[in-house]
Amino acid sequence: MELRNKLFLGTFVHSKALDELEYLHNAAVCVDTTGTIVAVEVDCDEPRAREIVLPGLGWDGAEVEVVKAKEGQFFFPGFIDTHLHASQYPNIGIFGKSTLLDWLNTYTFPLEASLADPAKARRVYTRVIRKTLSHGTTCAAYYATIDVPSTNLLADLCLSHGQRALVGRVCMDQLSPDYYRDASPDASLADTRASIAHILTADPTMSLVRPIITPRFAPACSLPLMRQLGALAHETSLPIQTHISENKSEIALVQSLFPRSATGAPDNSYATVYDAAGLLTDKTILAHAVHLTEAEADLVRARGAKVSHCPCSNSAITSGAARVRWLLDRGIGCGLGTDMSGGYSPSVLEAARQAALVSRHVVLGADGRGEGEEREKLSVEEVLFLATRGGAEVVGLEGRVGGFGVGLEWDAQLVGLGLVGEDGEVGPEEEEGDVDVFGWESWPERVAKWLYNGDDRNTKRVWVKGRLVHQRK
Ligand SMILES: Nc1nc2[nH]cnc2c(=O)[nH]1
Ligand SMILES: [Zn+2]
Repeated sequence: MELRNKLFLGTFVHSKALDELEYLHNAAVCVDTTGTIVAVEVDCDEPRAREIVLPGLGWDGAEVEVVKAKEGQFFFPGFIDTHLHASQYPNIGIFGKSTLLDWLNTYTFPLEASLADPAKARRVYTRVIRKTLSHGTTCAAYYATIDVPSTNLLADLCLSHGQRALVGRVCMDQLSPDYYRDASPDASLADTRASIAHILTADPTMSLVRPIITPRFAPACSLPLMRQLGALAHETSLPIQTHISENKSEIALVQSLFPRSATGAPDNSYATVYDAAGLLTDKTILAHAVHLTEAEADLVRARGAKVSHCPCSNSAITSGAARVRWLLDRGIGCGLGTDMSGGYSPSVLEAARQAALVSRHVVLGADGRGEGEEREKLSVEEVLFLATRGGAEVVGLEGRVGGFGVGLEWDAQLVGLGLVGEDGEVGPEEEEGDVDVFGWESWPERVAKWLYNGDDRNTKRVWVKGRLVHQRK
């Protein structure tokens, strides 16, 4: 599809730092045909852009597509979902009172196994891509299933729908049901290589979609498998995604399955098991990290691995309240994950909202120290940083996406909030939704209202790499 040069006009909001959003009003952002931002000008309306900015770029104004934010609308970077299971999408909201290990056996493995049916996989994966795009997710780190053809299909569908993605074939060779397990470490590795090869053929420059090595979690992977996957990551420089320290029974299981005598590691903590297998790299995404010890955090930090914080999931399946400030204080990069279907929502905005709320319940010590403490609380600015720039760092795309700046790619959403008229009604031109703006709110207040009450009705349009990939009807 032929892309045109584009001129975006209006208000742009993005993260400048962890605790700071920058508001660019009356601004112009120019995006070239490769989807790259080539100019950002403030105090620049359309006439000025046409008179000065476009000629400066050597662009013919008649050829440029102009997209203007209406009053009250703003452009925001696309969300980055650093952890979700595309294959579990049909189960969102279905978790009962389960916790991780029984949830996997009861709800998750049967559904994942059933996606070896290609028609079912196509139906589910198409829907999850469409749904997440409609919520402003421009980039997703997906787990598929152990099945190679359907994992490859997920990557193909991300490409055709235009969603940026990391796509992983799930590796698991032990402790799961017979009907859903890799036959051996070698078989798991061969299937992983096959899926990587497919994805690299589909998108040779990894411009949109890239493979990610995906050992499910230590309990479901033998040490030989983890070692082979660590070696594969070393050989290919590909990223890795897995789960860590989500739930206390899971941690106890890891300690019993991988004693020091087996791994040769200095101890049997979860992080050391991964490290002993070569799976802790600066391209590793660790989901959850709810119960990491101080020593594990040091190790994660030393290896440069990052954390995907999944608050909806941690509340839903009762895993605990991750100490995000504690992780950030230790220099560990964090982003947000919906973790569908441990998490019940496809929305990163919901994950951001829940990150803010859960941070108010963080407990640091056995004495209850920390709960309700101001320092542990994440602000609106901070959770939106995690949803964008923080996420970009977690998936290894910092410097490419996550904000608005020259050289970054245009992964963005146009957000519209309901403007309440003098008569107390929201006009027909305005989108219905739960965010009502009366006009006296400051911009930070509008953004706070969006965070706490916004949903996909506020996500008007979504672009990835300059391409329009979702438009609200
Ligand atoms: N939340 C979550 N945790 C896991 N640990 C291992 N597999 C999974 C999974 O599918 N979801
Ligand atoms: Zn998960």
